Amino acid sequence: MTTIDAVSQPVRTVPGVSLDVVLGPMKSGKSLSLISMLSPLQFTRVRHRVYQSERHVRDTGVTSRSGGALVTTKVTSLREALAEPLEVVAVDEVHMFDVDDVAVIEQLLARGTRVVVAGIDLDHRGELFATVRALLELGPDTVSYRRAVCDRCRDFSATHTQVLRSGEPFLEHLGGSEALPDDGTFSYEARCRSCFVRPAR
Ligand SMILES: Nc1ncnc2c1ncn2[C@@H]1O[C@H](COP(=O)(O)OP(=O)(O)O)[C@@H](O)[C@H]1O
Ligand SMILES: Cc1cn([C@H]2C[C@H](O)[C@@H](COP(=O)(O)O)O2)c(=O)[nH]c1=O
Repeated sequence: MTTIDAVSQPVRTVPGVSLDVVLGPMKSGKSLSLISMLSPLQFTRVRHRVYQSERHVRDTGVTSRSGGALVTTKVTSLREALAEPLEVVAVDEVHMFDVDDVAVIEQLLARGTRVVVAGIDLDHRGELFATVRALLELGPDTVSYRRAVCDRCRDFSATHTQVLRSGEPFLEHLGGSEALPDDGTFSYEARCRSCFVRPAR
């Protein structure tokens, strides 16, 4: 059995192919999950690497607001992961990668690499990121949907991330996996379905 409880179980190193996906809005504990799953590997001989997109400028590694960190390799494309014989590959902020990078994940799975992926599923307009759609089309072994506390009504049911510019919902249409910087240009609130402001249809 190669599946894992994506919240609390470390990645197992038993033989087998599997893809585990952790999705949810900002502040929902995706980084916390990755850290709890991947951190034990540094004490093993398992060849592993955690990748983040160069588009992610907030920090240099996976860091959780609750504490904890993972060393990451920043890349423009996941193709680099094919260059070495890794047994476990983790991808953080997958929504910042391109749809083509999902084909790399497929190749890794085909060679027997264990892959764990985390990222936001729904963008600032409440739409599924194309990269996440392609990832789900691979048929992951597990998908863990995490929830945050809604920063408006305080219900523990936030599914969305409201992006605010000068305090107002930012709803402009952006291209593909264009990343929004977390450098103070925008502020981010976890919101439940009722409190999330969508673009007019
Ligand atoms: N609105 C919120 N909802 C839930 N947790 C929050 C919220 N704001 C801050 N936190 C803190 O953030 C932690 C999760 O942060 P993090 O692992 O960085 O999440 P993510 O990677 O999904 O953005 C929680 O354990 C909690 O301590
Ligand atoms: C909603 C949304 C967010 N982003 C960016 C902003 C942050 O840098 C990351 C998410 O960080 P997390 O706390 O680790 O979840 O994603 C984005 O690029 N596009 C969006 O729509």
